[in-house]
Amino acid sequence: MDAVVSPDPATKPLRAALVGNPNCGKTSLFNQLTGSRQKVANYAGVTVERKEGALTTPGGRKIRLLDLPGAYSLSATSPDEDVTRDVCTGRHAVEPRPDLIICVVSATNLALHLRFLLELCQIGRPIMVVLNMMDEAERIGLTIDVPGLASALGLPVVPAISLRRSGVTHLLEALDRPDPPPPAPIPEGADLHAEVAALIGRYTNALSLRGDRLADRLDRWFLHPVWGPVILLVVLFFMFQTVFAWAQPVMDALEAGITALGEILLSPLPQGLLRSLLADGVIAGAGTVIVFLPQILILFLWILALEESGYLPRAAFLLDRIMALAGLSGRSFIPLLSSFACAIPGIMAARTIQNPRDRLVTILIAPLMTCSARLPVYTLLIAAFVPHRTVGGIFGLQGLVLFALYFVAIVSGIVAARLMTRGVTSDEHPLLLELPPYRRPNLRSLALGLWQRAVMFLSRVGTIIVSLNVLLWALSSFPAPPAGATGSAIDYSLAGMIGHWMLPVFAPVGFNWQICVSLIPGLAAREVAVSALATVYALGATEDSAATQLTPLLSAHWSMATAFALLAWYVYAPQCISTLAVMRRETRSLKVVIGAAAYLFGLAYAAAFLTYHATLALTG
Ligand SMILES: Nc1nc2c(ncn2[C@@H]2O[C@H](COP(=O)(O)OP(=O)(O)OP(=O)(O)O)[C@@H](O)[C@H]2O)c(=O)[nH]1
Ligand SMILES: [Mg+2]
Repeated sequence: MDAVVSPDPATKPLRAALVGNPNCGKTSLFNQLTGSRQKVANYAGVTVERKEGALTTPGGRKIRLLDLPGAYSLSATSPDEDVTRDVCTGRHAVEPRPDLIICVVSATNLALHLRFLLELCQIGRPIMVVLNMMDEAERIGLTIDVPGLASALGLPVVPAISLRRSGVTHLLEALDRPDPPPPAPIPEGADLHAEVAALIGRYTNALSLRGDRLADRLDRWFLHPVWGPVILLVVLFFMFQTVFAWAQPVMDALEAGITALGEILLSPLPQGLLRSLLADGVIAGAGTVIVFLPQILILFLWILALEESGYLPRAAFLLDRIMALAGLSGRSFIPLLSSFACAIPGIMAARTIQNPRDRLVTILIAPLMTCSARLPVYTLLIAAFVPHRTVGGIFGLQGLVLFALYFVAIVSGIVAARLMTRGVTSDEHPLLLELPPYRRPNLRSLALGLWQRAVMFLSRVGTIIVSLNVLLWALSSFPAPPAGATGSAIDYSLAGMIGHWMLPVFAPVGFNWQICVSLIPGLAAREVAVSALATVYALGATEDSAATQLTPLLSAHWSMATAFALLAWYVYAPQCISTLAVMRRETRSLKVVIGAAAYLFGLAYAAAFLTYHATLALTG
């Protein structure tokens, strides 16, 4: 439906859509204009679905703004770019055609981005051009004759720096002016490349500029066939060392604080159910998981900094050969890398992959990439069973084991992908991978990103983790033991019974019944396994043990073989219902989900079995 009659501005908001090439700053602009906090990062393909927001201009105009996935052209075929094309051309199932297209163009990459703009001109909608990244243009000495370019294009062109609030004032002013008419279509068969080259030659000094010398120098090292992989390995290695080394003092302080708080809260309470619920359910549940916040934040600090720096796509480029070994292309790298934070955004990011087979295999191996929810399980067991010792004088043994766990998971992912693709390399062209400019991570956005992560983690603790733990507490406390019973109360409870029922299945891999119990709530969120163990052990203990002291308890009760078997289990097990749900949504196939769960459980069981028996044989 075409808006022939101009809508009443007081009631009907203008529908505007942000469209442009990947990584030109659409989402940054969207966040700046609407006050949202959508994910921004320095590589192509961050946004994979449309997001909506609202704003009111200084002149009082109401706008409904749409952030769309970046696209290279309107004829692209990957699922994320389909959304952009369908919305722009009015073929989207639910989203009506926008009243105004705000085409975002990076000033530093005009050759590519203007071409897409010319293509957009063909669809006959009103267009406003935002010339973004003007700060970077200035830094490299690029000057643009903005009025000249605007008149040549026949479109309004507004310079912007979407990192700053002050950088979008011109755009807000422009949005208060009457909408531009749709551009005149470019004649059929016109050479868009030549047109763009002419525009650049005429209205900018780009041709006389030398490229970014610093980027060239950095690339010479980072993309070097030998030094490149060495640097990547060192970066990852250092990352895992810091997870233990930097976090420990803060974790100790947190643990002491939680124990003290627990004592203050519990001391006025008499022995009994309420006290047990608070101590063994709530405090044990929340406390044991909150302690891991510093480690999770350190890991995210690294991920966020790497994302902003522009290094990640280079790593993808380096690993292209390894990806080829697995039968995949470098395109799968970013989705897999996102899975280290959480498999859910990782699986969604696979929408950027055009080839359906590659996309499916990437989705299937994404859960093998170690998500941050496994970190509490890993570090708890490592702290309890791996001595705090240095190796070769500099490397912490604990960090080394953590690195090894991540490494084993990656290798397993590659092997699994190779089996699934039967080693046949995909036809997805690796060179399509775009190398973004290097950028110093902005401290404010790093801090904001960490803050968001902390809030997300704590709200998970406050909601799902505590409620599951309270549920587990109830299952572990009832039914009460019969009069005259001798063992600890939990042995007679429902949870105790379930644990004992499961035991025959898991005894061969070295798990005790307490672990079996903790595996169940761990299905909802992996971290819960840790708090669940705390609850089970706290209730099983005869004295009033502090729940945050799980580490010494485990090293006293478990053999090293059991601990290592559980670590191996967690490397593989599809212990997360939400991941399976997203897999189902993205692949629209229950068969794929069942297949994925089966192969991951099979792997987990086999790995735990082998690890258990190998460790037993080695440790006697
Ligand atoms: N220097 C500078 N950097 C910017 C500006 N706008 C965005 N960025 C950075 O550019 C990168 C990409 O920004 P995004 O907003 O994620 O880009 P996008 O267009 O949404 O990318 P896709 O969702 O992948 O299509 C991030 O590193 C931003 O911090 C700007 O005006 N100046
Ligand atoms: Mg985006």
